[in-house]
Amino acid sequence: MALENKVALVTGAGQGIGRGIALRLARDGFKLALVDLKPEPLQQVAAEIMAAGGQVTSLEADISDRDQVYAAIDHAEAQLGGFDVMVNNAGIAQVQPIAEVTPEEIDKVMKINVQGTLWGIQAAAAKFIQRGHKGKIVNACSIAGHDGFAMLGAYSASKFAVRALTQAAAKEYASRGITVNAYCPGIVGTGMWEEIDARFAELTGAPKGETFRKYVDGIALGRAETPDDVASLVSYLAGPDSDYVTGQSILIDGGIVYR
Ligand SMILES: NC(=O)C1=CN([C@@H]2O[C@H](COP(=O)(O)OP(=O)(O)OC[C@H]3O[C@@H](n4cnc5c(N)ncnc54)[C@H](O)[C@@H]3O)[C@@H](O)[C@H]2O)C=CC1
Ligand SMILES: CC(=O)C(C)=O
Repeated sequence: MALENKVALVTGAGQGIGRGIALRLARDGFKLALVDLKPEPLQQVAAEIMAAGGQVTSLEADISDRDQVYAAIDHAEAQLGGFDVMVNNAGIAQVQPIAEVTPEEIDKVMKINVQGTLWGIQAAAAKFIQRGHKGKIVNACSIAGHDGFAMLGAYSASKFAVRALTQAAAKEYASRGITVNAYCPGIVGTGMWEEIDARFAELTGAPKGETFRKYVDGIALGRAETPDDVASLVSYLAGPDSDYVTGQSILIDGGIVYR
């Protein structure tokens, strides 16, 4: 597949892993559609891509709103002349002991992490089918989609659900030539982990930074993960070398969870 004329949409592209994926796919030759709740960081990422000679459009949208996800894909197609890869990256963390999870909290994490991914799969597949070509869908899972993590119970449940959606969608769309896979990072030094660490400090009294350090100490390869580490796997899943891979939720965690 020549990537120069291919279009990839990345949600949650304003910071962290989504930003890393967007920059990497632009280097790979994709035209990029960037989506996030926050417009300012999106503009910065778009400017970085343009400065490097890439083609990009960006749109403020909430992935938990089905109509906004469909509209974002229409926007990508209209602005960039095609639509080939959907990266359902946006998500939120939630640190709360099982005993204290409220109805509002479980609704929120499921609405964004699970429903948001479902709308992204649905809308992307519908667009590939309408356009009459194959496509690739890549979802954000986690090590927490393979093992349930203490204090991250609702979040873990949401990521197990992403793994289930990835498998089911892969089976349903295979005959259309659409592949559906997921990446499962470990401990990535992003804004999300700053929030997780701060919340652990609040709940347990651990000094700031200690929870992050504790988790990183448990990584076999001896360092925290970076967005670039994750982006290299997404580059593979978005590109032609992964054409015979579908339904997989691939661990990329430096050695934390072994399957
Ligand atoms: N940071 C980590 O250690 C890990 C992260 N992940 C997953 O990777 C994905 C990205 O994580 P990070 O970059 O670390 O997170 P982050 O919190 O640093 O960035 C997430 C981005 O998504 C956007 N976003 C959040 N809710 C949204 C919504 N409803 N609609 C549109 N955009 C929305 C935010 O504005 C933000 O720009 C998430 O799905 C997360 O669960 C998985 C495993 C480990
Ligand atoms: C944020 C996340 O998925 C973990 C396990 O840290």
